[in-house]
Amino acid sequence: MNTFEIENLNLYYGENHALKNINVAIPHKQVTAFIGPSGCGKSTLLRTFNRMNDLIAGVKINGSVKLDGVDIYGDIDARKLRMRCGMVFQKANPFPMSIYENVAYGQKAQGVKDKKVLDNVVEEALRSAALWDEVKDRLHTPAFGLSGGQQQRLCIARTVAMKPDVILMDEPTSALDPIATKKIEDLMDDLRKDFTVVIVTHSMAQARRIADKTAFFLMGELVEHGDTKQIFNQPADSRTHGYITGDFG
Ligand SMILES: Nc1ncnc2c1ncn2[C@@H]1O[C@H](COP(=O)(O)OP(=O)(O)OP(=O)(O)O)[C@@H](O)[C@H]1O
Repeated sequence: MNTFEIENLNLYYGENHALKNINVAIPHKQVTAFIGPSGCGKSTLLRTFNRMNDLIAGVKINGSVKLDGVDIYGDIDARKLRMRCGMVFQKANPFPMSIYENVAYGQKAQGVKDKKVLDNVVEEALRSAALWDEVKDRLHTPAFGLSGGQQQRLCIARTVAMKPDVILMDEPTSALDPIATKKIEDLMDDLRKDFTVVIVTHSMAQARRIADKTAFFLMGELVEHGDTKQIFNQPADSRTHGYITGDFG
């Protein structure tokens, strides 16, 4: 079963043809990694999944992106789409409020007021992000008091609290040290039980460790995608082989 099905997708930033006829399916409740050298279009493709590119002037898109069979570039509410497809960015971006308020924010914005319900959502989300034990005694202190790695897990908790179907992650560990990175990678096994996860990463080792599927991009083209083991052990395309063996990139 696939969460996303992308067919003949082309994206242009003005004259720059940034995604070239992309065809790929993103399987349900698995982790899919996008790899490839800088500028190959990984983040651009990730942003098409929740229509974040709509916010950039001069973008033109054609082809189809279906989420659970529905064309997300058809007549749909982009705000609702973004609630179904939460996003975690390279740099942790907590709101300037308490840990608790960060996680409760989305539910409150949806009109949830019941304190017990909110308490439960906050605890559950912080547990899912493996942060509960570290913060349970300081929930009402500012989120900015957390370390960088904790802030990133808080952002994951904030996303999880919205109960999305999909979590999109754009280089979520590139600003973190190896220990904080490992904590986030360890989370993936739990996240994939409940969510479809798509992660852009510069680290091939990370893709190997955490992804069920890997897609390799080069200059706007999807060169190859498949099971992570196959991509790294028996790539079908010489360009994939060249990249993973360090010939370029
Ligand atoms: N907001 C934007 N406006 C105009 N062009 C953009 C924008 N974002 C990306 N591009 C261009 O689109 C192409 C793909 O960029 P993108 O950021 O998707 O690549 P990437 O593989 O994610 O790169 P990196 O690994 O460096 O983040 C590049 O040529 C880039 O310059």
